[in-house]
Amino acid sequence: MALNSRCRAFRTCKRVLERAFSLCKAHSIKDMENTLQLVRNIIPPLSSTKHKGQDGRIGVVGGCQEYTGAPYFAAISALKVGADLSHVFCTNAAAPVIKAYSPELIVHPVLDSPGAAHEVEKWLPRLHALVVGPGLGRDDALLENVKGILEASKARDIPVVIDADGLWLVAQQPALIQGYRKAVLTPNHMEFSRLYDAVFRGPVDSDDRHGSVLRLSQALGNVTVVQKGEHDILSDGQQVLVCSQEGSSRRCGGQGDLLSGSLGVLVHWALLAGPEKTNGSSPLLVAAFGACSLTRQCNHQAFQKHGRSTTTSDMIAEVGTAFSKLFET
Ligand SMILES: NC(=O)C1=CN([C@@H]2O[C@H](COP(=O)(O)OP(=O)(O)OC[C@H]3O[C@@H](n4cnc5c(N)ncnc54)[C@H](O)[C@@H]3O)[C@@H](O)[C@H]2O)[C@@H](O)CC1
Ligand SMILES: Nc1ncnc2c1ncn2[C@@H]1O[C@H](COP(=O)(O)OP(=O)(O)OP(=O)(O)O)[C@@H](O)[C@H]1O
Ligand SMILES: [Mg+2]
Repeated sequence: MALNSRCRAFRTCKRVLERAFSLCKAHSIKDMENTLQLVRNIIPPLSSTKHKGQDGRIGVVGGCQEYTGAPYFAAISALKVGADLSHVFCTNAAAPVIKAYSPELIVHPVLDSPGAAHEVEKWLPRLHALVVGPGLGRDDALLENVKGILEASKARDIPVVIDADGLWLVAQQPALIQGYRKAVLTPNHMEFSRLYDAVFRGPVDSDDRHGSVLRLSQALGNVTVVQKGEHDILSDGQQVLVCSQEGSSRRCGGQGDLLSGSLGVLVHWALLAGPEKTNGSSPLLVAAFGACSLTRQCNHQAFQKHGRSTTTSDMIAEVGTAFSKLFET
């Protein structure tokens, strides 16, 4: 082929690719906007007739000697998103530290006591959702207690968001959440690989993230799975959603805790609203999309102000404005 016609062919090919890319982008932006509208539908209106607690009483199970930041980030995020009360169930050593971070949290130093599951169970009738795992650690005795808490939550039909070391526990014993439709798993890259390997006894196909998330959700009996990453991929075993809300390149620790804490509240709101408000989509999937968009938007806004020095506390300071921008416009 002569050089000129090769250049022409190259330009044509480039135009076709660019057009395909921009169509694909336009399509995904439209999908994102449609799903954001569903999130808006599940948000309960602020009203002077409601009593304290009606907009959400959330429990976070996590916090040990090493990790006190993670449960704090999750629990304070739940409050900032709009829950009325936020509890933390943590070990004895972690409790005074978490209390000192914030007078707004209710902190129970029960997780390493012999009757831990029973102590938490007493509170379950008063909670709308649990977030299990941020800063939990991997101590066997603690994980055994958390197993009891998960069993008790399932028996009461309480929705559970499982993150961080809660996912470590689920990777050891997938039967714990198998088929529990009110569970949402929020794995990061490593946690997803671990779960996938535990369930399928083989590595993830990194070229097929959508398929991997869909298959994992199906294999676990349609629990909702949120794989966090450059794009968040979400599935309930039937639908796959992608959240590409603009964030930033800053990857400080704690962003996932903001996501799981926010999701605790959104899950409660979504289940209260029901599938008629989510246009037939799973309420939990819509809630998860809301939490992903919000976390990424907080990250974006914080990064505009703080750049490389952005930390999760800066992101939490953005929750109010990010929420308004995404869901109250
Ligand atoms: N301030 C705190 O108290 C914090 C405590 N955290 C807690 O720390 C504990 C361990 O959590 P981890 O998230 O470290 O869990 P893991 O022990 O599973 O470690 C994940 C590892 O994978 C690496 N990783 C992450 N994304 C990756 C990618 N895309 N490709 C390759 N490697 C990747 C990370 O650098 C990390 O070392 C949990 O209890 C968690 O909640 C974290 O939530 C961060 C904040
Ligand atoms: N490469 C990326 N680009 C943009 N956003 C990302 C990227 N990776 C993760 N995120 C976003 O960061 C948030 C937290 O995801 P991440 O994978 O950091 O969780 P994590 O490792 O569990 O965090 P944590 O430190 O709290 O445990 C999610 O909202 C996700 O969408
Ligand atoms: Mg995490």
